[in-house]
Amino acid sequence: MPGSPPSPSPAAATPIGTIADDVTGATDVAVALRRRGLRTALFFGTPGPGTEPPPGCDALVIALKTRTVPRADAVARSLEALEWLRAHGARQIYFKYCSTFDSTAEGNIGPVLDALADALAAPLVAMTPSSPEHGRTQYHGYLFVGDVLLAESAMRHHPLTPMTDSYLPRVLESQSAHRAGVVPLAQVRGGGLGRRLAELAGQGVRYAFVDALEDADLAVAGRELAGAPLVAGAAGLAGGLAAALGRSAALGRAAALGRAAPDLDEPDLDEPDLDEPVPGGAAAVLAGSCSARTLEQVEAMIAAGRPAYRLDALTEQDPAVLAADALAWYDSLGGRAPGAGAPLVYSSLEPEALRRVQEALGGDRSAAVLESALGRIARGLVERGVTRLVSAGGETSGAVVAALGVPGGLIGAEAARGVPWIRTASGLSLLLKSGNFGDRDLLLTASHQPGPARRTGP
Ligand SMILES: Nc1ncnc2c1ncn2[C@@H]1O[C@H](COP(=O)(O)OP(=O)(O)OP(=O)(O)O)[C@@H](O)[C@H]1O
Ligand SMILES: O=C(O)[C@@H](O)C(=O)CO
Repeated sequence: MPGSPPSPSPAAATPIGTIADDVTGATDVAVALRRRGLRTALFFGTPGPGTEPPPGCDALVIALKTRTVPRADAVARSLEALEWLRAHGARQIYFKYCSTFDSTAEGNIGPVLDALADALAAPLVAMTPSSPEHGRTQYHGYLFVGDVLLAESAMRHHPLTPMTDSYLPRVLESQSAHRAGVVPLAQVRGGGLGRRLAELAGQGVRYAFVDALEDADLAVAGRELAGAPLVAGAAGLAGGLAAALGRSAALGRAAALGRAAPDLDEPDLDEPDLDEPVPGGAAAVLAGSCSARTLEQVEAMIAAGRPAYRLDALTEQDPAVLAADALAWYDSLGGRAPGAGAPLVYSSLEPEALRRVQEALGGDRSAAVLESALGRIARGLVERGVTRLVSAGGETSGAVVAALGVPGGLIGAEAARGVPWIRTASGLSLLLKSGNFGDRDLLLTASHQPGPARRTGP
């Protein structure tokens, strides 16, 4: 069970069970649900037998690491998560994928959706990666990142999931056994969403990409889809669904507790400490993301004079050696590095340098080496007394939480939009940052530590 349980609520069953295909995506969707007043618990991996969710949750989020694994593994792990969520009362399943539709040529969004839709006997699944708060919008089925098409954005250089087609139905059809269609914006805004979904279902289309440029469009979709067994997309549509459910869940809870109706912009989750600033303590930053925003954030750390150590997979491919060298460097800082603040260990590279590493070692191998090294480093840092860990990148963060053996946590305050602190039962504060999220200074501010780092280890 992640963290200390929230106090019981009258909601007997869990309305939304979310399966996220990576860890930072899970934190993004969890905070979108929580923001709308849903009491939300986050698990890293499907909980083992005998693990019960905290009582009174309105939403359960399972963070998987299935975005880039072989498709059969992605399907099997997603079905396992589905089974656990249904066994724990989830009435609606949300499959959270990336707002930039990150997938390899093999999938895995299509295969996982096919399996989930079959398991839930869902004839039509509505979805959208649109997440206006993160600058992602969908128009006529095309995905935009800021003001450019997906395939013209920095996503075309992604180390594991380069995105070179912006037309979502075509991308999904190339991964799925089923057809995909579009609900154009005019129908979303003109009251024709439900009609269009029925029309697509009648044509034998299984996946419907719903256009959305603003949160208001996602709210319309959320109301329409509130009863659907399976919905998919990024955090934006989850927020739309939660807005539809959140009011009744929060009002029901308040009534049962004899309280006044809550202000849903300031959800009363009976967890006041979660909104408090993150406790101090030794901090460290790990960055394995090569996304454009992370590169800027790494540069900001270095420019500010933070101690920084780069992992170089070209010179060393043994993760244990890479990690040992990085930890020896950390030890050499003596825990003080006066005025220098929390250190950074990173493997992030610009596209050209990244290409050279991938050509020399192979994309999958270099990623596996660096993820494993960063996981080991995270464990070593925690053994040395670090209690606040900032990790950039979804695959990277998946490796970090797996290495730490953290089962889950409670969603705390947001350091940036979609980037909440996670409080674990063992007293760690984790900030798992999606590659492209946060402003340029996020890694700096999140790891700010006013005094000398506390050291308890070697
Ligand atoms: N120097 C490098 N050479 C080769 N691969 C690298 C290098 N640095 C990082 N990688 C790999 O690139 C991948 C980056 O993916 P990750 O999910 O961590 O970041 P992201 O895609 O930017 O984040 P998000 O999924 O949250 O958007 C990881 O598998 C990482 O190990
Ligand atoms: O949707 C997003 O962009 C993020 O939550 C994410 O999935 C990053 O991996």
